[in-house]
Amino acid sequence: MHSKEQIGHDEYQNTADWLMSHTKHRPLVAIICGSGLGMLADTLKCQDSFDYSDIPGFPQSTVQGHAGRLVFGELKGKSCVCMQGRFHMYEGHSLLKTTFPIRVFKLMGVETLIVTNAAGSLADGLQPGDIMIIKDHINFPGLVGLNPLCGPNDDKFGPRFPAMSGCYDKGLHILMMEIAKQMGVAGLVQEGVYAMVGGPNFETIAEAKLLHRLGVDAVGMSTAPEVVVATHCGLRVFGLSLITNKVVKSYEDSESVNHEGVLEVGRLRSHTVQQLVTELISRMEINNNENTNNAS
Ligand SMILES: O=P(O)(O)O[C@@H]1C[C@H](O)[C@@H](CO)O1
Ligand SMILES: Nc1nc2[nH]cnc2c(=O)[nH]1
Repeated sequence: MHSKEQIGHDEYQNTADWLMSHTKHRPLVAIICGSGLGMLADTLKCQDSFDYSDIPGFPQSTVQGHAGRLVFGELKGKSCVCMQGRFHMYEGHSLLKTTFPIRVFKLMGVETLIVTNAAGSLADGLQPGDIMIIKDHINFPGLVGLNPLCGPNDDKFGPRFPAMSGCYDKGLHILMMEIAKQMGVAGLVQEGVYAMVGGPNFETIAEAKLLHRLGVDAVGMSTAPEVVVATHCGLRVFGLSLITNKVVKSYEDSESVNHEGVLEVGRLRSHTVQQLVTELISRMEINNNENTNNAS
């Protein structure tokens, strides 16, 4: 049962201490790369990188397109840490394990989390290759109690009942819209609601119709638990979905989605996503003078 597992504060702290003693970087921004988007880390300068298998307490990545490496480095002079590979509930990790790195980042002094993912579109206006700024999410596992915050609350990280109404930062959303315009890719960038389902199977047609009727713009199998934990501990969050496929909503449609296709669209659009994220980090205000945190 997910809710019975507990991870003590000292376990997060041990991992944070190990990382801080193995790199001189003190990142203020963390980036999670979605399926096929691992090359976001390639732009980091002066890299220190660690295989997840070498980091005490870290889970292991098991999904193709998720390298399983934590990369520290500088982007336009700003210190960042990038997860080349995330953890999904469907891999068999508990939700606390899938979100383990977020609290470690908090303890290391990270202030802003950028999440990216690959997602299927339900909205008629979102085509494969489009990029969706996540304005909000529906956490389907969370709605039925599969939530990393279930179990005893660790008050050092945040309150028992955190609000989620403003979990995606509006300022970064507006900034990204401006950047997309200035880069001449505004036509590719839209905003919408992301829904997390458990996976690992893709949707049936009836499920796709249901999600569409509920107002979901894009569906995937990650992100929401990370954002919940990040918001709980006070991180500022920005999220992007790369639309890799249309979710099949009609019994007449003979198309079907597969993971290779998802990765392929990731490869095709990774450069644009990389440029957008780099520019966002370059232009976002961060507290460079004070690398303190109040979660220790
Ligand atoms: O890690 P993300 O959410 O980008 O991965 C998506 C959802 C599944 O893990 C996989 C399906 O192709 O891509
Ligand atoms: N659930 C789900 N996840 C995805 N990730 C990428 N495409 C999809 C999709 O169509 N459905």
